[in-house]
Amino acid sequence: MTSRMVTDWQLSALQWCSTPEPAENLARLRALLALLPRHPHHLVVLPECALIFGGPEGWQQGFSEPLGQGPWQRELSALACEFQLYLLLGSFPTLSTDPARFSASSLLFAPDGSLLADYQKLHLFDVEVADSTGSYRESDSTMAGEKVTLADCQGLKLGLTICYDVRFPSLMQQLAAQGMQVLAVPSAFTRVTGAAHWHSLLRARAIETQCFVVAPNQTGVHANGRETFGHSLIIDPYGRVLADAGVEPGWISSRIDLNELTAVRQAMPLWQHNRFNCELTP
Ligand SMILES: O=C(O)CNC(=O)[C@H](CS)NC(=O)CCC(=O)C(=O)O
Repeated sequence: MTSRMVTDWQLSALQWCSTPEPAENLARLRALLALLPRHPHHLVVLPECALIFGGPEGWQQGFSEPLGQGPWQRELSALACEFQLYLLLGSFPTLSTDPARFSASSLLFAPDGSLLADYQKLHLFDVEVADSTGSYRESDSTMAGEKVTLADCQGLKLGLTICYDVRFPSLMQQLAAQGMQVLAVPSAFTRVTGAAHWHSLLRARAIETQCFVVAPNQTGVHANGRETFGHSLIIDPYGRVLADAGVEPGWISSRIDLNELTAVRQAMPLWQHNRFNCELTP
């Protein structure tokens, strides 16, 4: 029912340089949450691998939990309750059907602490980059997901993707076809590819789908020498950058009005004009 839909939301993205030790990252997370503006309808998004990043090869595997169970997921659920917000844990290793590899799961906790949605990263970063790491082979440790996932936070339709997924616009087009309003892209984008592509990719996805985009990124030099780009972003459905976190650890936050989606889409009805749609939004 349109009249009862919540349209006034606060969107936040947190950014820091995650370490291989979950307890350290949890402490940082708690400290940042305490600084955020308060809002009754607040969605907070954390970077990819926010709780465990930059360990030796295979480090994350040892922390894998069954989906919806385990001590680290309980900690996140408790924080969502304590701060009364929707908390999207960019990604966390969960058990997969392959005992040697985990799923990179994005986990959405509701203010009542329940696990509202989960998404397993579809596109894995097996890529050569001209940086000190050089060769990234995510599929050695991670099993790719199979499902496109749109979550519902009290009527706000949230598209779940992770990092490298941002390079595959067909995924966002599918999410848009399902009614997406806000696209989440929790990331650990490298410094080199970030400098070349990060802002352009995210603004393009916002402009094409006419959605808000919230994209928290890791920042700095991590324990294993990996360098990430920072510049967490919040973007509006016309492609304007509402907030850019720069490279320091911290947070960005924007109050958004979902009615803006209607205005942008009415003025420029891309969905109706598109000659390549296979299905129409209900
Ligand atoms: O492996 C881990 O520990 C956590 N996962 C990541 O850091 C992932 C896979 S290596 N990073 C990316 O997808 C970066 C994508 C990117 O930088 C680009 O698309 O340019």
